[in-house]
Amino acid sequence: MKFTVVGSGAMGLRYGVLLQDAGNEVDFVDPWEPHVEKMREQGGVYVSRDHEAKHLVPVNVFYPEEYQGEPDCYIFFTKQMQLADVLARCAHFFKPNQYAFTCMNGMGHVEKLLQYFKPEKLIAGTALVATVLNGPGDVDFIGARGAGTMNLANYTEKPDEFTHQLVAELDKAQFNPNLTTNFRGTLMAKVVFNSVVNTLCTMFEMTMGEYAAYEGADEMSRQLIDEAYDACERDGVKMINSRQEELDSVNYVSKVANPLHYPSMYQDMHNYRRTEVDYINGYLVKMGRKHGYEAKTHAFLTHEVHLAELQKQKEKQK
Ligand SMILES: NC(=O)C1=CN([C@@H]2O[C@H](COP(=O)(O)OP(=O)(O)OC[C@H]3O[C@@H](n4cnc5c(N)ncnc54)[C@H](OP(=O)(O)O)[C@@H]3O)[C@@H](O)[C@H]2O)C=CC1
Ligand SMILES: CC(C)(CO)C(=O)C(=O)O
Repeated sequence: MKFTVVGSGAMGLRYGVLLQDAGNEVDFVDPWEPHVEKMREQGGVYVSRDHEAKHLVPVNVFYPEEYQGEPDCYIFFTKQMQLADVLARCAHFFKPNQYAFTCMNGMGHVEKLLQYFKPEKLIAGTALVATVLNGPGDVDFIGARGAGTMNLANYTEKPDEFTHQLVAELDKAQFNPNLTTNFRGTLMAKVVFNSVVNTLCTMFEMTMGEYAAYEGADEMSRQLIDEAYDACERDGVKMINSRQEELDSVNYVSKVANPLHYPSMYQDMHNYRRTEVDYINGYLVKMGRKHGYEAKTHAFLTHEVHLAELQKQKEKQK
C-alpha cells in the first residue's frame, strides 16, 4: 500500500516508519523547517526504542507545497491546532479517491478533514502508544515493539475492503488494530483517557506512573471520567467502555504500559508550545454545555492549563 504521512512529528514518524518497515511505500510531509532540513541533511530520521538502539532510518520527506505523490491513503498526525493550516497547504495534492486516516488525540479534526475528504473515505481512531520527538530528525518510540494497542472506525461506521486492507497493514506493522463500528464512542474513549492522564500529568509535571501511583488517583480519575461520561451520554455518544473499564484503562496504560512516559501535552508545555487542552477537556465542557450540563472539573482544568501556558510564555521571554 502507498501511504503519505502528513504531520511527521513523533506519532507520524512512528506510524510511517513502522508501516515502511512492514513493506509499504511511505512518504512524509511536514511544514516544520528545522525538522525537514535535519532529516534531509542526515539522510533520514534517527529512531530509538526506549532511549536505546538509536539508528538512522531513511525517509522521503517533503514540504507541503512541493509534494506531488499519489498515495492510497494519508495518515494525519498534526497537533489539533495545526491541522486547518496544514490541510490548506496540502489541498493541492488531495484526490477524491484517496483515504484519510488519523489517530490524533482530542476532537476537532474530524470536521476539518471532512472539508477535504468524503465521509466514506474517512477512518479515524486512537493510539495507546507513547512517542517522543527529542528534537528535529530524532524520534523515540516508547514501549516494546508490538506492546501498544489502537482502535479505529470508519466515519460511516461501514468498513469497506480498503478498511480491512488498512487494518491488515497496521497489524503487520504490530500496531494491534481493533476495528469497531462505533465512530464517536471509539474516539471519545481516548478523549476521556487523555482528559485525565495528559492534563493531570502536565499540571503536576509528572509521569503517568507517578500519577497512577498516588493513593488518591482513582478518586481523581473517577471524578473526571464521571463528568466526561455525563457530557458524552447527554450528547448521545454510545461509549465503547463502561466507566469502570475506562478507569482500568487509565491504570493499566499508566502503571503497566507506559509508567515512565510524560504525555504529549506535558511535552508541549515543557517545550513552551500551546497544548491541545481545548480539544480534550475543553471539548468535553462544550459538549456538556450544549445540553445544559456543566462539566465543572474539566472547565477548571482547562483554565488551569491555559494559565500554566501563559506562565510558560512569560518564562520563555525572560
Ligand atoms: N506523542 C504521543 O505519544 C502521542 C500523540 N498523539 C497525538 O498525535 C498528534 C500528533 O502529536 P505528536 O506526534 O506528539 O506531535 P509532535 O509534537 O511530535 O509534532 C507536532 C509539531 O509540533 C512542533 N514541534 C514538535 N517538537 C518540537 C520542538 N522540539 N520544538 C519546536 N516545535 C516542535 C512541530 O510543528 P510547529 O513547528 O509547527 O509547531 C511539529 O511538526 C496529536 O494529536 C497528539 O495528541 C496520540 C497518541 C500518542
Ligand atoms: C498517554 C498517551 C501516550 C496514550 O497512551 C498519549 O495519548 C499522549 O501522550 O498524548
